[in-house]
Amino acid sequence: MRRFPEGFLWGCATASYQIEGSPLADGASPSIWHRFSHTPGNVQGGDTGDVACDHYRRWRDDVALMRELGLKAYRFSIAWPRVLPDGTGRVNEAGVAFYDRLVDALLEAGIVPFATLYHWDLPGALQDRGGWANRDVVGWFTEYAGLMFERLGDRVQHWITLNEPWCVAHLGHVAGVHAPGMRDLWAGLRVAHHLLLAHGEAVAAFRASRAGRGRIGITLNLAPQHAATSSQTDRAATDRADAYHNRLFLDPLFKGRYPAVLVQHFGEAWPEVTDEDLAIIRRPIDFLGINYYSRSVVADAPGEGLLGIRHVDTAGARTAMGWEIYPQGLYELLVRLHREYGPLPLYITENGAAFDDRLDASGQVDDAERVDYLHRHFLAARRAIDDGVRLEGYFVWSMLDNFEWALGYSKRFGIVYVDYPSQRRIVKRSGRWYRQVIEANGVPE
Ligand SMILES: OC[C@@H]1[C@@H](O)[C@H](O)[C@@H](O)c2nc(CNc3ccccc3)cn21
Repeated sequence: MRRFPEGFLWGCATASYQIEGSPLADGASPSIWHRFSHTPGNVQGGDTGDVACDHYRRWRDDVALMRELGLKAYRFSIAWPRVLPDGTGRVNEAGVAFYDRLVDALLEAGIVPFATLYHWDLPGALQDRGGWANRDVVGWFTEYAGLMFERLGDRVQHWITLNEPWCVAHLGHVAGVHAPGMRDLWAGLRVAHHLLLAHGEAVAAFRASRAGRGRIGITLNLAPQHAATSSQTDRAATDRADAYHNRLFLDPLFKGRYPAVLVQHFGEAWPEVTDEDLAIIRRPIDFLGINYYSRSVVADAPGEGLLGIRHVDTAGARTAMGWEIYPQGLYELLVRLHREYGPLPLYITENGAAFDDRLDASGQVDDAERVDYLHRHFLAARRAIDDGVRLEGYFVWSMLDNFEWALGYSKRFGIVYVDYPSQRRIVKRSGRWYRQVIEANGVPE
């Protein structure tokens, strides 16, 4: 048995738009994902978050389910449009009350709440004013963050400012496959910069707030980039991929500068960045959240796409998302972060897998593949701890099957199956296995 350190926080992660449903209930306003999913052609099958897992109404039973699973912690996100329907100014007390009740129920169940302030559901009213591409968003986000620190900061001790700024900037503003569906590199690079500025100003607001005794961090989606061959061109291509996918956020946050290779590569499209901006961005944080799913293998492809690279397929087994199952990449990433950007406390704020889960004749889900995926990744994380990495918790994505963005409900990541028509929750084999892992605080070799 490979035991984890005493007090290791085993949990699950979710996000507001993906599980809550009731997007316009009790005074909430439309988010950019409500608009995006209701725009035909954007989401597979025309799916929307209108119902999702109906968590907005079933939250009490879901907390009971978390307790049944033995979770030590639960990472959720707050829907900005519920608490500030106009994005700024008027507070919607019914929206704040939902999170108030949720936090109280988690504490009552002995579960540590981790609150993510932004997991992609920007108020549509702010998108109408330019959204993340408008530098005024820094003030809007700081106001929202300050309100949440004030209202929940006496009970929530762990705060994540942003979930995956790379996805917000690239998928939402360059590739256009996520809300708000923009395809504009110039805007996307400014969105990345504004996200980091907003993060830095929220950190300062946190330190000055009643919540300031707690911990604040940011969650990045990070993936090792491996060169397809040892050729100089493939290595240079891999360096560009690593800079865009990983260092674009790591370097300003922890080194106070953007990767030179990107500034050079993007030329006049690169935003103006001042020393004052960089000082805001690099304000010290208490932990780094890492969302790890897989790695990329990269080859030089002159003139192709944004970076002149292409991703090379590998022979390894894949999840239902087509992502290679590569647990050693988690070990490699954790050790790199510790050595190059640390040593600071780390949490794996998301790791998990989608597989084609089906109910069997007995109405159960025997997701052996997910058990194996998680087992191998837990062992990789444990190896990193042996090498000195200050890993303090692990959140499996996800507790429930849920709305998988542009793929709608076609992908199931949960350790609990959701039968959407009935909204029944059915604990999968992986959920029962995870309960044992938490109880033992360890996994078999
Ligand atoms: O795709 C699974 C989850 C998703 O449901 C979460 O909301 C999000 O935080 C999340 N991030 C990743 C990894 N990053 C990523 C990269 C390319 C496309 C989509 C996500 C996976 N996931």
